[in-house]
Amino acid sequence: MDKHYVGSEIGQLRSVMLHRPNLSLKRLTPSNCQELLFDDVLSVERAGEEHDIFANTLRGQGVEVLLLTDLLTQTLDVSDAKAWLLDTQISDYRLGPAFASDIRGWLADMPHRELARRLSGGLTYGEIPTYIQNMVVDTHEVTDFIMKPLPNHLFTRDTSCWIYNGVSINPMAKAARQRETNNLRAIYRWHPLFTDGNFIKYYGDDNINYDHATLEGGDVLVIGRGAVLIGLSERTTPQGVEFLAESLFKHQQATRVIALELPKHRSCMHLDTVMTHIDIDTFSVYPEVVRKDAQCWTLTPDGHGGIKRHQEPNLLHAIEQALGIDQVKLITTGGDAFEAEREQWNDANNVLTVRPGVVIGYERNIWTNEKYDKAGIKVLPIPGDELGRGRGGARCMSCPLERDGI
Ligand SMILES: NC(=[NH2+])NCCC[C@H](N)C(=O)O
Repeated sequence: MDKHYVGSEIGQLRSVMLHRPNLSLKRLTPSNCQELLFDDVLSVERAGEEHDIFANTLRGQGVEVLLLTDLLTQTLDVSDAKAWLLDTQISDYRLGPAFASDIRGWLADMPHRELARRLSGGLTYGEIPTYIQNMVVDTHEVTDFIMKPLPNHLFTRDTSCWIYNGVSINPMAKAARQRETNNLRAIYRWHPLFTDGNFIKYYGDDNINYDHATLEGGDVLVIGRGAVLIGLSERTTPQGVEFLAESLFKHQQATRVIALELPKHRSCMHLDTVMTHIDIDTFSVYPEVVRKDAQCWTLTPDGHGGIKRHQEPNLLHAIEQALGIDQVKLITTGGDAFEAEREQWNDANNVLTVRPGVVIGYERNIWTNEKYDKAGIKVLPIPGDELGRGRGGARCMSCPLERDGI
């Protein structure tokens, strides 16, 4: 990775961060998977193989693949980072000071790769050494979690997202994902790849309670030419968008933010589950959700550090204006109404563009893939029967760190 810059959604992709999940998926059971935002339990082996195919497909396109567990392991080699992560993830107020301090002491002696695995995979009461004794231990079952697993680290797109020359380290909406942000904060602060400080941290890196001002990267499309399209979804609030837009304008990284209102339900929890950018003038959309009459605003700097808001008659018009193109082309989810609904649910629209007109998507979405093909969009297919049960596709399983503009 040469520089920290994501200039668009579709320009040549150069470097991405992925997470190959393992321990966290072993902890997913029918009784906890809903709370952990998965619709089912997965075959862990097979999910890993599918993920390897995804990573190798990217490498085959000349994209550098960095794995979250590697980055976290290397971050733990920095003693300040390790101390901060242990304090943050194993807090006194969560476990009580005596027990928390014993657990931190035990974890601190682990090899860093093993500790990194735990920071995403979680820790149960049954896994700690018997010399650690406490009332907290006595009152828990061996299968209870001291640190809950973070299986949604798989969706690296959401926890942090790069926009032009900076990153937003996102305050997550759902309790099951909030601790992911700490792992990313540590990486961006201490990992040698990022210590040059040659990038902006727009939002989310302060020790405060962000309350309702949440934001997730699946809602953020860096459509290029100084514009950013953001979904107001189940996860990303107008409050979160206001903070991000203010910061983007202050750092002169964007000249406009288009905000689009989405229905608040799980099948379209993020904008990228219903809309992605796949070529300069072409978007993939699920038309039931991305309706031409959806409420939409353009935000621009008001010249005094604030934001000017303009209600748009129409999303497509707003995009055409922002990109300076005549007409946006839409490729809609394939098949009849039943097939389209099923394929949207399995992330047919959630494809990852590698360069203009070339995308990675699940092979199972045959109807939509056929439409991409007919429209001249090349699909690099990957299997996703297991990975897809977490409700995410290639776009949200990747966090671009370096990508060309358009
Ligand atoms: N950008 C996305 N589409 N992310 C999908 C995230 C899925 C994940 N299980 C969640 O509920 O958070």
